[in-house]
Amino acid sequence: MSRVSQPWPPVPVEPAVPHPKAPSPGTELGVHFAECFGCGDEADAGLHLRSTVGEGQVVHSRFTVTAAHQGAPGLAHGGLLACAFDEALGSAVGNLMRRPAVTGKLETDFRRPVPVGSTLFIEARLDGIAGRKIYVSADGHLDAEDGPVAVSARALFVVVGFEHFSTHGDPQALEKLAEQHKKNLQQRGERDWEINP
Ligand SMILES: CCCCC/C=C\C/C=C\C/C=C\C/C=C\CCCC(=O)SCCNC(=O)CCNC(=O)[C@H](O)C(C)(C)COP(=O)(O)OP(=O)(O)OC[C@H]1O[C@@H](n2cnc3c(N)ncnc32)[C@H](O)[C@@H]1OP(=O)(O)O
Repeated sequence: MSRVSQPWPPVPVEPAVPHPKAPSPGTELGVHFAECFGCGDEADAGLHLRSTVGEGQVVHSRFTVTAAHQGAPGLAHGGLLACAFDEALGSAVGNLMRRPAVTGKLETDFRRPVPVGSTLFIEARLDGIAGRKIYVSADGHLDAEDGPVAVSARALFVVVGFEHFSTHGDPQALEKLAEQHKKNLQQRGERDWEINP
């Protein structure tokens, strides 16, 4: 298998312009759903990712690896690292585009081991949009925003209606997500999305 990357995005795209009401650079994004494994504060064994809006089309996330995240002794499990990137990339899509979307495809490159106790500084960016398809990518820097890149990821998110979550998931949990979403917007002094459940 070659390390040479395929062209990205893989199809012609339009620029993914952040929504006019997207949170401004410097905004701490908080938890999007309390039970989310990636960011939720009610997910005890979760990753507890924290994210901040950056300049341009970027979201910065931080994830500290604990002993609960091991695969090999003393090292982060690759699947959990992929989860951290799914969350960071999803946060960029959801918060900057303000459209509900799910991961269609997620590709990860593991370049350096990520030890327990280290913090990954993940910079996720919007790369382009083609209809319902939103292309995003991210680099995870070890222990500092300008640290060596340990993991990179690229993903396709597909925009869905909110009924995706009530049809396929748990309608009560969707209500909880909607409440959390409203609370986050109120705390940041922002108005609600155009798309309602
Ligand atoms: C997730 C919470 C969002 C809630 C929003 C509310 C507030 C949020 C605010 C902020 C959010 C903050 C953080 C979010 C953090 C984390 C997010 C985690 C996200 C996940 O963890 S989410 C779970 C894993 N995810 C799934 O559970 C998806 C299962 N799946 C499906 O539900 C369907 O599969 C679906 C819907 C993807 C598509 O189905 P569909 O029928 O609607 O549409 P269709 O198949 O036509 O695809 C349309 C076009 O995408 C192309 N396409 C699709 N898949 C492709 C692939 N794999 N490779 C290449 N191209 C692909 C097609 O080729 C076509 O392209 P074209 O239009 O050019 O023909």
